[in-house]
Parts: sequence; C-alpha cells; structure tokens
Amino acid sequence: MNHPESYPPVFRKPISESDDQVTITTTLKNPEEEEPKRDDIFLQDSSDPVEVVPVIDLQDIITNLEQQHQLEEACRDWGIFRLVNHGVPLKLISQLQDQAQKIFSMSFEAKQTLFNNNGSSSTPAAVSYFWGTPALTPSGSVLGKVDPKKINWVEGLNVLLSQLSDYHDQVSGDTMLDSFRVLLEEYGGHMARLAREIFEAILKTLNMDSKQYNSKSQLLSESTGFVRVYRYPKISKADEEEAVIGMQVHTDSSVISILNQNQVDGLEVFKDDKWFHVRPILNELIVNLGDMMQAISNDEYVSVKHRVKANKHDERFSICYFMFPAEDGVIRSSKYKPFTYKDFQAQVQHDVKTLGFKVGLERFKNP
Ligand SMILES: O=C(O)CCC(=O)C(=O)O
Ligand SMILES: [Fe+2]
Repeated sequence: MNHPESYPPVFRKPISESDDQVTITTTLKNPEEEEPKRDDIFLQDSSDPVEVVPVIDLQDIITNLEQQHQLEEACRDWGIFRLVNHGVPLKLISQLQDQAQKIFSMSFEAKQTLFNNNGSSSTPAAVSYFWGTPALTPSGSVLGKVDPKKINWVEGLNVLLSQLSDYHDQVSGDTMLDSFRVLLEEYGGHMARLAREIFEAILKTLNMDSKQYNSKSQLLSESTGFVRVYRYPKISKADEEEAVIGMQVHTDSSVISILNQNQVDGLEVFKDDKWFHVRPILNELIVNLGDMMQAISNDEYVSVKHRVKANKHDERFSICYFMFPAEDGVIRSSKYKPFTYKDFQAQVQHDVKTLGFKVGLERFKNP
C-alpha cells in the first residue's frame, strides 16, 4: 500500500484484524444481491467470462443508421457500452487522473480537513471527501450506516460541478486544488456535451415523442451533473481471505453515467446471470444507463447492475460523471406512476436510511 497514512485507518490493516468499532456506516445493498459467499469473493483472478461489451462510435450515432441500430441493441441488451471517438482529449483525462492521484496520496486527516469543512446545507461543498460507501446525500455527506463487515474498499471525492465556480475563491493560493478545479471544469464541460449527444441519439432509437414532455431538458438537466473521483486501494494478501468488495452491486440512479478508469481492472457488469469484466482500454469511455433512463424508456432499456472488484495487484482510480432529469420534471411512462427525480431521490434516501438498501424503481412501478 503506497503512503499508508493516506488511507482511512480501517483500510490500513487487513480486514481480519479490523475491530468492529467503525463509526461510519452504510450499505446500499441491492435487494436482489445475495450475501457474498466464500466462492464469490470479489477478487481479480476468478474465471469470469471475458468482456464483450459493445463499442459505439459517437461520431456516427446521430447520422449512421447501422450505428443507431447498434446503440439500440447495446441499450436493450446491456445497458452499457464503450464509447470511442468521444472527443475528450486524452491529455485532459490523464492530467485529471494524475491530479486525483496526488490529492488521494495526501494524509487521510489532511483530506478530511480540506474537504469536509467548507459546506453548509444551503450551499453544499463543491468537493467533499468520503470513504467506505458510495451512498451519499445530495450534498455529498455519507448517508446512513455502514455494516462494518461490508465496507466498500473505496474512497472518493464528490464534486458538485455547479458549485465549482465558487470553489475558485476557496482554493485560491492552493495550486494543487486550483488546477484540480480547472481540470474538473473542463472535464465537466465535455461530459455534459457527451451526455446530451448520447441522450439525443438514444431518444431517437426509442422513437420517443418529445411532445410528451414540455422540453427535453426536463429529462436531462445539465445543472444536475456531478463527478465522483474514486481510489480503490490495492488489497493485501490477508484481505484475500475475506470477501472484499471495491463497490457493491448497484444500479445508478442517473439517466446516463460516463466513466473513465486507469489501466487497472475492477468494473464488472451483470448480464444473463453472469458477471462480465469491463476492461480498461486507453482512450475509451464507458457509458452506462441508469434508473431514470430505464423509466424514461418504459423498461425498453436497462439500468445495468454493476460492481467493482477489489484488485490485489494495483490501486485503481476511476472518474464517473452522472447526469439526471430536472428535479421537478415529471417522468411519464405506462409501466410507472408519474414521478419526478426529486421523488425518486427522496425515496432512495429514505430506503437507504431505514432499510439499509436502495429499492429503486420498484417503488414507482404501476401494479
Ligand atoms: O469506479 C467504477 O468503476 C464504478 C463506480 C460506480 O459504479 C458508481 O460510482 O456508481
Ligand atoms: Fe455505478
């Protein structure tokens, strides 16, 4: 483990030696997920099927009928695809990855101080630091309780893109944070462009009548976009004996999520009762559909179940972007009661707090 002092204390010793007095807690457990079994340890060397995730060329999806057909198949059968020709400079991606690595290698205490004391409920922090769970409140603090035995071996920075301009004043003088902010702004701009273009192409494949909605921005609102930057520690030999997970099985609540990862394996998707690796390939982004896209498409398309395995060879970094419908935009489709993203988010927060897991779309299905 590089810079052990940079990790949350619980990650510094093998899980078998951890005491159970962990103060943060939660789990966003998928109700369909079975308890991890000894033979389902989330490790890297298992004999999972190799990946065959479809590849989509962004340049072609608006105009090329064949690519539109492939996009439709990818959304229907997988809910995830690799994106090529996306126009995001490789240099920007690698600079952002480098900067994130530098920030994560600061001491745990420094990260806690730097990122957790600068927000209020009316103005949430632009960047907040969390670990052990991906389940956060909209303003970026940890939601609910974590079962210490099911800690997600991940730490992250939650970046509210709409708050980044204010962040400028807070970080002035800190060169590292200021260049992180500048890179995030540029990256966020590219992600919003991609989400819009992909969404447009997806609506086309659905032959959706946009008159059903007052405007498309109800379904996909740029102001909701946020970024999560993750570091997954390399796990130690002793931890292999335990069921270690990087990130537990879940579906995203978003319309669209866009991911870039360093060259370290971990992400897996669930299809036809099997887990598939989504291997990192240089200069490709991974796009997955979330719950809101599934509802908008009236279940034609899938919000894909995915998870991240712990890796015993290397640290893994990933940067995920999520875009949502406007809070008050009503989603209407015959399989669901009309609902807004605000309703959905409130229900998810309630379920995670009271039940310990996200129930998700089932809550809004018509009987
Ligand atoms: O780190 C990854 O590859 C995936 C993260 C993820 O699934 C999420 O943040 O929802
Ligand atoms: Fe996810």
